[in-house]
Amino acid sequence: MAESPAFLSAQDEGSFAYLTVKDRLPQILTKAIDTLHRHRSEFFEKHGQEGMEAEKKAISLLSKLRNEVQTDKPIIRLADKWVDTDIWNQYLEHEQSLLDESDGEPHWFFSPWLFVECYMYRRIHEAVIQSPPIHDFDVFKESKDENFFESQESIDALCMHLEQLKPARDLHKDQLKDELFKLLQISLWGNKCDLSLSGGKSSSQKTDVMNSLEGLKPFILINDTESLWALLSKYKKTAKPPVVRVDIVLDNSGFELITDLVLSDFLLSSELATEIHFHGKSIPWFVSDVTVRDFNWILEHVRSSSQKSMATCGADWENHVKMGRWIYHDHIFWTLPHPYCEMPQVAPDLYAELQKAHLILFKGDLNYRKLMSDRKWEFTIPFHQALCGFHPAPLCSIRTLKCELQVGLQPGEAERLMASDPHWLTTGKYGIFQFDGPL
Ligand SMILES: O=P(O)(O)OC[C@H]1O[C@](O)(CO)[C@@H](O)[C@@H]1O
Ligand SMILES: [Mn+2]
Repeated sequence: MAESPAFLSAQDEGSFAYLTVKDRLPQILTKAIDTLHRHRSEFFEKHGQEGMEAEKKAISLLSKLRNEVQTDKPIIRLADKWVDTDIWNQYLEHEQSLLDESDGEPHWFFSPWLFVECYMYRRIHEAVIQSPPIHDFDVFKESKDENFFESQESIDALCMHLEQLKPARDLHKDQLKDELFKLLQISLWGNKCDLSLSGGKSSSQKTDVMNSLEGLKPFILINDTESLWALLSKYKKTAKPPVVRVDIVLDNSGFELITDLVLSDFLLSSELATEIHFHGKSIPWFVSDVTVRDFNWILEHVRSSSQKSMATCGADWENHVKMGRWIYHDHIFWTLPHPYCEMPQVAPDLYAELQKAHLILFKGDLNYRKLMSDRKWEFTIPFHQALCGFHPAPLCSIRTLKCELQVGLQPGEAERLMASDPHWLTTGKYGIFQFDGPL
């Protein structure tokens, strides 16, 4: 078999990986430091002098980290004692063992981009947990919540639309399919709203996404939604098996999470699925990713909204959770640096859990990078091949393009896109639904 291509890396000067490590990561750290600083008085009110000392400590650890990134220092071992510390340090040793040149140490601008970028978020977590009593402070919480508040109008419009469709089980087949496709597209474009690409700056949804869908269609480069429909409608028609389980590997909180919840509610209400399993992150991650705290916070805020449709949706959603139709999971694997093809070895329990799904939706760019092992695949290589054997169940990536990685295109397509828009891979303007079906 042909050898797999190299990993994306900041070694490639001028690449998106390079610009991320050079500019975006330090920016994100600066913003985190600033956030801690602005919460100084809150820490004092809660914890007195100890809170102030903790804030100073966390800031100094993050400043040190920023300096390590900016001066391309070696990647050092984690010093904390968290559930995944040993796995991280083993991974680091493995990276070291692959090097035979320079000082034999992984470096920020030299090692695989996926590894160093994940490592930075893990080091942010280390800085915070090593600073009690503020050890459970989420430096990104504020910006995630802002994204939700700034998107209120769009969220309300989406909830209103969803409420009008219910109960969706009685919809005519064509309308059901049409509405499913609309909500899938909304969930796709919701992925534009991540806060890592914008360096933590506001990236909310202010325009009316529902009325923009037609105009956005030309920007969907790969559209396998017919395959999703074929899969789910077959189960609905035969009413077999009695449980149809869809898993969603979540990406960002705020507006994107709302689009995923609206889709999930529709899947239940239309009886295309009977159970939705959500997978979130155990620690603050890539600025805007969903943690259990964000998930519960959003549900609570939608339920207590003064807008009628939102409040009704919120009550339904909390009921789905209470009745066990919506199940939230987290697993440390999602915040490790491993590509997903290594999941069976590294997290066999999670792989076994995913095997119970009839369909898995992977939201967002980082999930795509991990599905594809963050390697420099040719644009035309088949999706199935680049998954390198990862196939717990039929799966679909739903992501807007924000890194120099895309597979499964037609010959000549990448070149045409490049000619019309040199930044087509990294701005989130284009999207895909890329499906790997039953084996
Ligand atoms: O929230 P998403 O869609 O995973 O995107 C995260 C961002 O982080 C990166 O993975 C790296 O910074 C980008 O490729 C992308 O812009
Ligand atoms: Mn994200």
